[in-house]
Amino acid sequence: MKPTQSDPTVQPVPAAVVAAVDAADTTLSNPRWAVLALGANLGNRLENLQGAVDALGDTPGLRVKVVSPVYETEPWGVEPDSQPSYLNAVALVKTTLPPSSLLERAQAVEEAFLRVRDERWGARTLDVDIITYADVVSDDPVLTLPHPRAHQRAFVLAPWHDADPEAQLPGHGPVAALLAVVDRAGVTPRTDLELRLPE
Ligand SMILES: Nc1ncnc2c1ncn2[C@@H]1O[C@H](COP(=O)(O)OP(=O)(O)OP(=O)(O)O)[C@@H](O)[C@H]1O
Ligand SMILES: Nc1nc2c(c(=O)[nH]1)N=C(CO)CN2
Repeated sequence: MKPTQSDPTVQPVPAAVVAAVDAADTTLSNPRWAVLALGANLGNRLENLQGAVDALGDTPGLRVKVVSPVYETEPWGVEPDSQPSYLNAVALVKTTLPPSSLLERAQAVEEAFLRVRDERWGARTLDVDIITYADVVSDDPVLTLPHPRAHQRAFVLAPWHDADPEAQLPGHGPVAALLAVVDRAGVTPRTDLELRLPE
């Protein structure tokens, strides 16, 4: 039988749908590197960071490849002595998740650690920020890439540089150069502490 115009099998697939499916296929067959910053200043901070690494490692489509050394850091962006100090670290991951799904997963991991969102830069059991996703640049407020304040934060740059001395922050250049000019006061390696890669 000759197909008619109303036969759904002959409806052209809209170009936007083709583009979205192609993009998803590319992501699936082509894992991307992403850099995640981990922070905790409430509860058992090291356990929270390790729990985040393990939970991220349990995510389908995500492998944690490198975990950085751990740093003890003075709270940034708030009144001195208004919060406990943080433990910070960075995880380098390879993922087939698109950026939006990676953010969803990062937020689900934060929620699992009973993170409460009240004031800006408030103390927290766990923070998981996406610092970079491949070389994607986006000013979407829901997911800004690279993270808009990463270049100013020694608590991100120092562990990231340890984990990957050649790292580049898209739009800002080598992490080593950023680290050379940023204020590193109050950012101290905790060589007595260590994060493990997920088994
Ligand atoms: N690169 C990013 N990583 C994580 N969240 C982001 C990013 N870009 C935008 N956001 C958005 O920022 C919102 C607030 O995130 P969050 O509460 O973790 O901020 P914060 O950690 O307190 O502060 P900061 O963003 O300065 O690190 C999130 O709901 C998320 O949608
Ligand atoms: N030292 C330190 N300061 C912060 C941190 C953090 O992880 N470490 N996170 C913040 C919001 O993301 C705000 N301030």
